[in-house]
Amino acid sequence: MIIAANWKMNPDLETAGMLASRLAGISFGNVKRVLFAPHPYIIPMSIRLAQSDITLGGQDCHTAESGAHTGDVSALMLRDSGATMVLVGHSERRSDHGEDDALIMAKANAALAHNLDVMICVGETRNDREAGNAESVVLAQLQGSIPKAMDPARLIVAYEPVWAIGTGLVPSSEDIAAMHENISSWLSSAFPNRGDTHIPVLYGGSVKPGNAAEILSLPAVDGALVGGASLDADGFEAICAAASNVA
Ligand SMILES: O=C[C@H](O)COP(=O)(O)O
Repeated sequence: MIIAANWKMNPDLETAGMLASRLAGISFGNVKRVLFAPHPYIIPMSIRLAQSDITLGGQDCHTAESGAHTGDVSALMLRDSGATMVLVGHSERRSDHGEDDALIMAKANAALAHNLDVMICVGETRNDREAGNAESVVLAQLQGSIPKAMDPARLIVAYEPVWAIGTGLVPSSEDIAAMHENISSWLSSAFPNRGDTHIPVLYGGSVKPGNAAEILSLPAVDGALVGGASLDADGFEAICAAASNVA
């Protein structure tokens, strides 16, 4: 089980420090926790989390190692700042910044070149689902954004239906399980030589303490990518506890 907190563009630094200290002060043994912090917080959070078992990640990276890219952050910078993972292809990057699958694959390759693990997000829009295209859209995103030659041990996939993010809406358990099984099946075909390496597939989209146990107990769900609820220490701990009970 992996439970990842994506703070997005939140919170203020003082609150971030308090949240990180809470996270660092408790362990869930069989649950791997990840924190995707805003870029300016990577160094202070790496200090706060230094004695903990929490993996620190960036929320995005550029394709280049360095250069004239004002406002961007490279995978090398993230690595040098204490991150060991990066999130790429989040739907908010796809929609806010027009990122497409080819760019996301290039970012994943840049991350791998600097020894960062990569969590790649995929997910359909409401229109895609209503048109019956959810599966084909997600499989096309996997095909387009996951580097063919990547080490599967460095890959995590997060399935996040766009219409479930921050809305309080969640797909039915049957729909989540079906999509996760489709993704797992695609990954098995894409990485036929992965041996015993399991590629985790997380669910994201309005995961809360009240629905975490049900979602996390579904077949082929290996954890959760949590946005809003990760900004509340009690709520995030409750989700981690639910994961611990399932694991
Ligand atoms: O990265 C996290 C997801 O976008 C889910 O966000 P949410 O839990 O606020 O719906």
